[in-house]
Amino acid sequence: LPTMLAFAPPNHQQRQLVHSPSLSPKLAQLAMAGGEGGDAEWVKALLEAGGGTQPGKFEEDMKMKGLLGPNRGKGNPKLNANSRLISWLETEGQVYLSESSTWGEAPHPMAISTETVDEITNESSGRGLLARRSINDGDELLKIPFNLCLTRRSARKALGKDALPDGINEYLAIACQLIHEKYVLGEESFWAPYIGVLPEVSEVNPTFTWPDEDLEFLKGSPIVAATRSLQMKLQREYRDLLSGENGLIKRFPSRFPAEHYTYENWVWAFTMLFSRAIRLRNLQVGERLAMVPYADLINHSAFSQTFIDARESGDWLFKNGEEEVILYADRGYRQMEQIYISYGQKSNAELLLLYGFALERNPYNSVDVTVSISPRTAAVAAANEGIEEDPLAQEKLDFLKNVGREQTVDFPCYADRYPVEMLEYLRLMMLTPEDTRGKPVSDFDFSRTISAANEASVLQSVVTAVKYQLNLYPQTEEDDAAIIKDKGMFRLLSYNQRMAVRHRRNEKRLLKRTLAALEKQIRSKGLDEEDLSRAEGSTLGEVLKGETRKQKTALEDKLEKMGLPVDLR
Ligand SMILES: C[S@@+](CC[C@H](N)C(=O)[O-])C[C@H]1O[C@@H](n2cnc3c(N)ncnc32)[C@H](O)[C@@H]1O
Repeated sequence: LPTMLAFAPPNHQQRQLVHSPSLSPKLAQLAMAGGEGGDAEWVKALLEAGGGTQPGKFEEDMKMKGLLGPNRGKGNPKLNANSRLISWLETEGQVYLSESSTWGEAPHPMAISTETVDEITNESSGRGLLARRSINDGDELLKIPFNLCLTRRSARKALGKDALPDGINEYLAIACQLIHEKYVLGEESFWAPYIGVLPEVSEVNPTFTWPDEDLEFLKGSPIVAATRSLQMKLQREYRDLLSGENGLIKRFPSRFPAEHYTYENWVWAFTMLFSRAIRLRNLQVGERLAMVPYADLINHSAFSQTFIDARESGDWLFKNGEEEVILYADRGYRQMEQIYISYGQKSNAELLLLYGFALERNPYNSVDVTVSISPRTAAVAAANEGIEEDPLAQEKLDFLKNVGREQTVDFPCYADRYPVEMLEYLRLMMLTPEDTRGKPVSDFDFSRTISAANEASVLQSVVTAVKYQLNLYPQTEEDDAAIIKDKGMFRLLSYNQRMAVRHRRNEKRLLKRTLAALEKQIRSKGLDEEDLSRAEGSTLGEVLKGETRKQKTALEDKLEKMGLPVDLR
């Protein structure tokens, strides 16, 4: 049976359907609208034959608008690579990508631009897909057969099931195949036309590939710790799977030649995986990671309603089977407009770490703030002079354990909100016998204010945490703003350094905004009055003797959820 994987606007109704084998009426309508709309367009195009789009007309227009890159198309290697990819998709996958309509096929609605730029920063965003003609909401944008995708299955086929055993982590398997296709087989590879459009590390620049002197520009930002642990993780994975005593290079030297399976090539493969692999959620075979040619040329917009990165739940919807990947338009597009998808609700730190760019306007931006309240148990008090025991400490710890929470936590802090979990955690940790009056801790509803004093200490500890984070950066937000404002000087910095300065400035802006909102809240609730000063102080950032502390940051937690093979540290 033919199978279609669709990624469609993740509205509430459709999201729920991910766990349902049948399509919602809304989605069925959407799927049909794609086909019907397409046919209608096709009929229209046939009727207009001659008067409609002439072959080559769109490319001409793109050239006029400078969208074909520096050489305006002629002899441009990037343009040649695009044409080769298109021919390959057409011959090997029977993908219909022609701009003219034919029997049974609507004209393909998109075209590859070799050079797109960010509208606010003017930084390059590499290749992208543009609307070749006007596109209607729900139109089918592309359809790629599964056999053109790189998956764990294709990797095991290419490199042997003895080398890549059943159940091997998908990232590791596909990384091995990417190196195999690009460096070992090269032009002989079936995937050569696809590999030909994949960028180099220097065109993507995720922070885990940055040299130390560039990372120095991010000093103070939580992204540094996440970058370092990702780097360590990649090194460890490389050693364990490939270069170590029992590694594949030693065990299968002809299939895994040492000169190609280098760490440098491993980093390239992971740069590709992190920045363009798609997680397909398929009820029948479980989650599956795939490199999908052509679909991975679409750039990210936080405002797009269509998801390609299905690492977040609820983005992929299925009919029956697994033959092709289909993308539907989330809205109408004008001719020449760039088509975007959302890679998920990602903060700038996540984007910079994995994709090598950050957004000036990102509604999902957040900064991880560590809120660590020391549980002052009898043992901790005994080991630390001047620290009084909290009579509720043990009960609080037991409660945290019961609800599956860590003792000290990193929370993402957003521009206009902070997580409910953070307030709940702090209300618990700031609880005093005056609040409990002998009642067990488990009797309280921490989603609500416990007492004015408790709430005051909760908000005050968030203020302390945010200030602590702000103080970690060596430069102020004003310093950064001045660097960016001096356009001539700013241009002299490298891409990584420009990204770093913008990133740290945006983090500081967000933290300062949070601080102002918190202080306003404290004042408006009258929580700054003196008689509330009995509220407990916090020991943020301080590790007391006898205390065990979780080392992972919120960002690292998120990375783990991506399905990377082992613990980060
Ligand atoms: C899935 S690929 C998209 C196609 C890519 N532009 C290319 O040339 O192959 C993801 C990469 O595109 C770039 N990119 C995507 N969206 C972007 C955006 N909004 N701003 C800047 N770069 C972006 C980043 O380099 C990212 O790692």
